[in-house]
Amino acid sequence: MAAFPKRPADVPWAPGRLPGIGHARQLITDPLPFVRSLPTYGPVVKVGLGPRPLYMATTIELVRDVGLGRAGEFHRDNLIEPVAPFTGRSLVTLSGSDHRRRRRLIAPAFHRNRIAVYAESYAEIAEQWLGTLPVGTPFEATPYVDKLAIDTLMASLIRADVGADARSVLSSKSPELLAEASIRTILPVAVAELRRGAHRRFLDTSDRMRAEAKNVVAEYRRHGDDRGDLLSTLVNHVDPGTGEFLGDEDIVDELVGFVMGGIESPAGMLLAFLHELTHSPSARSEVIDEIDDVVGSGPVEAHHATSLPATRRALMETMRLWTSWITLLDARGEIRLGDLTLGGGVQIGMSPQAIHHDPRNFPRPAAFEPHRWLPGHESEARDTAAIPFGVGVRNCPADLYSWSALTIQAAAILQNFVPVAQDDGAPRTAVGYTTKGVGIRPNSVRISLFPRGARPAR
Ligand code: HEM
Repeated sequence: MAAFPKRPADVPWAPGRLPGIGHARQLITDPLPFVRSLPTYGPVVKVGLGPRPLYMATTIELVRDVGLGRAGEFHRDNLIEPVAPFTGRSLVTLSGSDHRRRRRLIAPAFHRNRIAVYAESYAEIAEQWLGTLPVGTPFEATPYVDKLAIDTLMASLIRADVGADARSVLSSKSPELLAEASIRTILPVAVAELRRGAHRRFLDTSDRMRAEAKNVVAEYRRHGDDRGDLLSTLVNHVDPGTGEFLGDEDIVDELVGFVMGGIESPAGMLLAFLHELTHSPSARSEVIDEIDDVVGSGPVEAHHATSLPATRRALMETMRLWTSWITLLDARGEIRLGDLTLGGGVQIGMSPQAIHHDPRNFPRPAAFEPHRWLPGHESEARDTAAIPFGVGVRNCPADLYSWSALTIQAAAILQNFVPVAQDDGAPRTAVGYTTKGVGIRPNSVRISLFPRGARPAR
């Protein structure tokens, strides 16, 4: 490991930078090998984001210092231009006291008690979804899992009947907006906008999505009752301490932000889980045995979300391997990364992929080993280095929500079927990946489902 740099000039550049565009080629076309290699160059490494240096913190200690605000103050103003056309000023782009206030106001929507209510719908939706899956024949799981993720989010976000059009515009446009937003983040916006067709489509789609979100919020305001969903909480909550509440525009911003954050990540994670489990028969058997013991032949219910530890270990190991690839922040004033002081205005980056694939945190980092999360196996998994939901003030507000949904979905699938990989015996590491904004997912998950009781030999 290189010595800790003391001055900005001592911080090494990652190799492969090109004039003007920096590391845009690696970041846009194949970021995983690139970001995972960064810790080998030092605890802080410069990456070219266009012509500007991005200081990547590559150790978990520095990542925690940044996330928890110990390294200095950070903001997200530079993300406003790339993403504001669709998310407006939502949590993702707010900073400082505005961000803290907004987090406080949306927190009740993700309270444990509310999640228990949403969890009932996860189980129902998973049950209906199982009935749509092809059985006993090879199929590509991606479109089915995407549909499940959309239905699950929409059922907990907007329960009222707001019309199929509004639902479809809100839920179906997020992949293309996310893809364009990440290009606008990596390339200078002026350069990204030279791609005129893509730019125009981005603005039109953003406008359409926001217009639908506005109608839905107006409908909820008119009725004002609690529909037991996320949106009702946003509309009705008044902070008991300050009397503050969210205005209509704030709610539109957060609604669109939840659609952006709440479909792609859970879908990618469930797909990755199916991919990993179908390539690890021992982990698959362990999960199936646990589901048989705990759930038995009765329906999967909301309370199972917290009573399936082996299923959760397999999900945790999936999240370790398939976590997001980058997070970007901007420094406000001076910041300190270990012995290094950086002046105001620099950009700081962190890669959960790099942290989760660093052998100092997780031995044999490329292997899928759910047992590393067993109590007593601390040398195999540093708990503090597991950051699939981020770390600190900007961590995911929906972490419990997502654990609950994924555990219930996993239980519903494996209670009914044995999923088997149908990729001609390719090793699990051979699957490619696609980036979706800051998230990633397997390129293809081709499986067959065999009804339980008719287990194939493998
Ligand atoms: C497996 C599922 C999920 C994963 C792995 C995940 C991961 C993350 C991560 C890593 C961040 C922090 C990004 C950063 O540091 O900037 C984040 C933020 C966020 N996530 Fe999630 N997420 C998931 C599901 C969801 C869902 C279901 C929702 C909404 C219903 C959601 C809404 C958000 C929001 C609004 C933020 C921004 C928080 C802020 O900036 O204060 N996420 N998520």
